Amino acid sequence: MSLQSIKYKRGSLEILDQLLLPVVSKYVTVRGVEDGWKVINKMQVRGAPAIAIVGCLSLAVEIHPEVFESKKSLRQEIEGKLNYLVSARPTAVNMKISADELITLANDLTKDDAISVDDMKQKFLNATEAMLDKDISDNRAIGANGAKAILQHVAETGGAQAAGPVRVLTHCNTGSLATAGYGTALGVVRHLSELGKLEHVYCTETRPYNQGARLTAYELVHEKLPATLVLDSMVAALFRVKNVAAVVVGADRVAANGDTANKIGTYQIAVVAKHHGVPFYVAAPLTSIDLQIPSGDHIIIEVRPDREMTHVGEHRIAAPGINCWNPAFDVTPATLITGIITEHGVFEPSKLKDEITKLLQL
Ligand SMILES: CSC[C@@H](O)[C@@H](O)C(=O)COP(=O)(O)O
Repeated sequence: MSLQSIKYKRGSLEILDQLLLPVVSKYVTVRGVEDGWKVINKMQVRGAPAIAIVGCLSLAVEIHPEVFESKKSLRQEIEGKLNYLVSARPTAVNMKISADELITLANDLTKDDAISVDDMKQKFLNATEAMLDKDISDNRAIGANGAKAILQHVAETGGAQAAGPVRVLTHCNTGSLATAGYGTALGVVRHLSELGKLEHVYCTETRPYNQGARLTAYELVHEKLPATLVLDSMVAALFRVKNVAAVVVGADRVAANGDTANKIGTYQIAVVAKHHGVPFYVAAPLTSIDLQIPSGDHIIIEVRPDREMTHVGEHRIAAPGINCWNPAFDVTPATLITGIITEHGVFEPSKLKDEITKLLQL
């Protein structure tokens, strides 16, 4: 059984409070959009897909008991509240893409005279709830596509692990806690293990919020996968001595040219991977791909409070008075990325836009 970050049934939503993990496992009730915005902003729930799902479901639980006089008033509530939820965290695009899709649905239903206000509400709730199952099935497809690509790459390049099993490195947390279940980059790791092809996974601590040490390590121990925690500053040394076959990370936003925003530290891992000839994969569902922006230069990088750097829990570790710079994400240039693993296949960054455009037209 994997960890469940989101518990939902119609009218009720709870999230596992990720600020308390791994010491305390406690669910927090999300009663509506205001709670949804706060748990996302405070990072009680985090990870690009989970942010979008919790945001949209927080609107679903708010709307569920309400009675609307007209389709117009329901549409206005949907649009206003979804746009508000987008503002909770700026870098991950999943919430924005989901909001745009649901607003388009609400507009279409408003125009359709055959649909009553109650039908419109039901259809909106159904569409929102469908995100949970879709995210898990997308992640399983990402896991299978990514495992295949990594094994093919090592077979073709004939390294020491040519026939597998392989050693891989991942950064941040992209598992069940960051999604509706199974995970993206961690889904690839899980699938390698299901195939009997995972020799070892290394996870980085992921300073300053420590998603790797607190959350990924928690998931890996829970799943009994062969895993070792390393500090962010150990990656170059790790590549030198541990014969890592591939890096696989998640994404918060992939631009049309393949430049990828992900957790701070991802970029330097990609640079070091290039130096050591280690292939670097980004695992992301289509809901993390933003074809509206041509390159990573257009991605807004969230800057978080200094306290996340100066303190560990309640304990201050930095000298009082020192200035801090705490960007939560960085952008890895497409040129450092071997492949972008999606639920529809693995794409070279330079072909991403054309391939996704083709898929969306089908
Ligand atoms: C499947 S999660 C992908 C990304 O969202 C993940 O790698 C990441 O950067 C999470 O950042 P966070 O600040 O914890 O929300």
